[in-house]
Amino acid sequence: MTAQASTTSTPTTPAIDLRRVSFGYAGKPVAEDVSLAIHPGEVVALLGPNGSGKSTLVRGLLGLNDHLAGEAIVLGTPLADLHDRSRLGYVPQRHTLSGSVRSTVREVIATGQLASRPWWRRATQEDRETVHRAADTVGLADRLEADVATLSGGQQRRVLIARALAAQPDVLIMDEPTAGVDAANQDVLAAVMHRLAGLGVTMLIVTHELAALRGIVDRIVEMDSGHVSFDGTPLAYAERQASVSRAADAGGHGHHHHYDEHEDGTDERDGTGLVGGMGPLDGSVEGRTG
Ligand SMILES: Nc1ncnc2c1ncn2[C@@H]1O[C@H](COP(=O)(O)OP(=O)(O)OP(=O)(O)O)[C@@H](O)[C@H]1O
Repeated sequence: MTAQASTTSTPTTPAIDLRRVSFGYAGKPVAEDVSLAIHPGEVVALLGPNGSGKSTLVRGLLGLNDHLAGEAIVLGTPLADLHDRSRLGYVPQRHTLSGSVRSTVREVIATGQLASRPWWRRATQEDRETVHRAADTVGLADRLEADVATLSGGQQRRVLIARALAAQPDVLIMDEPTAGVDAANQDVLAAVMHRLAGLGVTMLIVTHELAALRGIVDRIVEMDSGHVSFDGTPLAYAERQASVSRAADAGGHGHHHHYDEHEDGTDERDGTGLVGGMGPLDGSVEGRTG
């Protein structure tokens, strides 16, 4: 296991528990009145239009902006009292590794352990094994000595995921992990996330590309204008999107459906890519480079 369930949380204790929370900047709320509980092992996709407050919400959980209202309990501890930030793994938005500093994949992944290790303690054999396991989980175990500047954008994203995993976080927060990555590399990243989900890693994934995460996500939370506008299963979300599109269709063209409807009432134009598919991308990411 690269990441593990918290030893201090029981299954009934949410990993993240927000009650009417507002986060924002300079005293001004951006994500407002958010109530949300994420349980250990859950994989939650956070959706919403640009500027709806998704990044503000996840950055708030990391203590990177102002907590303005409500109660935020993270890993059983009020946010303000959570001193061991390494328990939350973070893969930032649209971030690749700069080529200005030469570092190997191994070195970059190992920096993920710095926050959780006292400065005077050198890396142990166990730390090195954790780095290796993190690299293996993202399919880069054979590239540990490569200069990160020589890797593709998709591979660099995987290095950043491995860096977060190297701290053995209880929760992994990813901000648009598949954005700006070509389709083949999206598949590889989705396979990595599928593998992490199989390991029981709790994940909160900000994304605009839900179809890429089909079969991985347990739950969808949608934000609109700083507020939570949907919270439910992928199926319920797809059904809602389908009924929205049916209503639009009926409004625009009378009562005729212009596309096939399945017996269960779902249709193929739900726009989410979630209906009618099994989880993709089982198995190994080895041999699929990007
Ligand atoms: N550092 C900041 N200081 C002040 N305001 C900010 C800051 N970052 C974001 N905002 C404001 O918060 C609003 C919501 O931004 P946020 O990044 O949370 O949205 P988002 O849903 O993540 O959007 P996107 O999909 O584009 O990443 C923005 O309209 C912006 O005005």
